[in-house]
Amino acid sequence: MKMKKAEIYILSGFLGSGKTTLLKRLLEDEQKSSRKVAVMMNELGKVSIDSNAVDDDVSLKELLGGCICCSIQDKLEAQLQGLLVEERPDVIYIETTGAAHPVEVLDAILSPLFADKLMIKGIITLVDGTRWKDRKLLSPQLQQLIHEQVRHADFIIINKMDDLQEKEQAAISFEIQAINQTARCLLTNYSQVSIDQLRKLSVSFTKESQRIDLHLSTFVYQFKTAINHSRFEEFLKELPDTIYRIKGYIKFEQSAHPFLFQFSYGMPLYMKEDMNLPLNLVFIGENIQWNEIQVQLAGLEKTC
Ligand SMILES: Nc1nc2c(ncn2[C@@H]2O[C@H](COP(=O)(O)OP(=O)(O)OP(=O)(O)O)[C@@H](O)[C@H]2O)c(=O)[nH]1
Repeated sequence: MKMKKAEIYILSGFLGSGKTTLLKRLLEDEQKSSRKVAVMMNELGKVSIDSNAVDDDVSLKELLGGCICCSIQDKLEAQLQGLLVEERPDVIYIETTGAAHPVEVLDAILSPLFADKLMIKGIITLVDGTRWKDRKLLSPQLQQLIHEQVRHADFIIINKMDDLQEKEQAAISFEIQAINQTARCLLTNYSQVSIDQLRKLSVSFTKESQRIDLHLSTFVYQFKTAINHSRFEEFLKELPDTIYRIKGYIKFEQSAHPFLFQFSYGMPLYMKEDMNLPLNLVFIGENIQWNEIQVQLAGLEKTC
């Protein structure tokens, strides 16, 4: 039986920006729906929320720990797979730590083993208004991080407006929209956003993706056959440099074994794999026309 795809929302934003506040709101909203909801926080994994556990703050807090992007990916992969198979949630909310970079988060949750069972709906970035106003006080690395969190978002919540004057609010909103012109941007207090507003986000997200996937997006291709290694290398060389990551299983005509393939910022890496796994290749990129990539990959499967 074909598994339905679980929706995934990634909650990003610097430390203290209001992610947990948002998560609680969303879980309250979800409680009114009949969807099966799961939450993942950091590398410590999963908690499946049944409707009457939503108010149980403790079960959420207990999971706070290290950072998804710095943690052991295998563990996260196993937990996410377990969650998908055992719990079969309709929707998964992933709260990242404030120190997580959006590309690394996508990378950590996307495994070629189950990427085709997930539907990544988007990255929701929370910005603490005052923190943004005073960001020059942060180290250059942290300034860069919050900039990247804004740049890669599909939906931006500028939070803690109650701490700011109207003039300051307008200035922040202007600055943020200059960095990311396509994300929906909302000024609010205490992360007041409804699940319906986020759902609207996903509709526009999907529409766009028919032409070109704005922001960060993911794509999965499944090879049916072994391919020619040198033609694959040629394909890699021609890729746009906004394809940040590729990983998956691949088989070459010349070799008896499949390979685990990793590609990070232009560097390919092949590792021999003993098992025959589905030949899924997972891509993460920014502003990519995936249909063009798909045509090129299909071309690699043709012998000529
Ligand atoms: N004044 C004010 N405080 C807020 C607002 N939204 C959230 N807070 C408070 O800010 C603090 C941090 O909020 P959280 O939701 O825990 O933020 P977080 O992003 O999950 O924080 P980390 O888990 O540390 O990354 C809490 O004490 C919230 O009650 C707001 O709009 N205005």
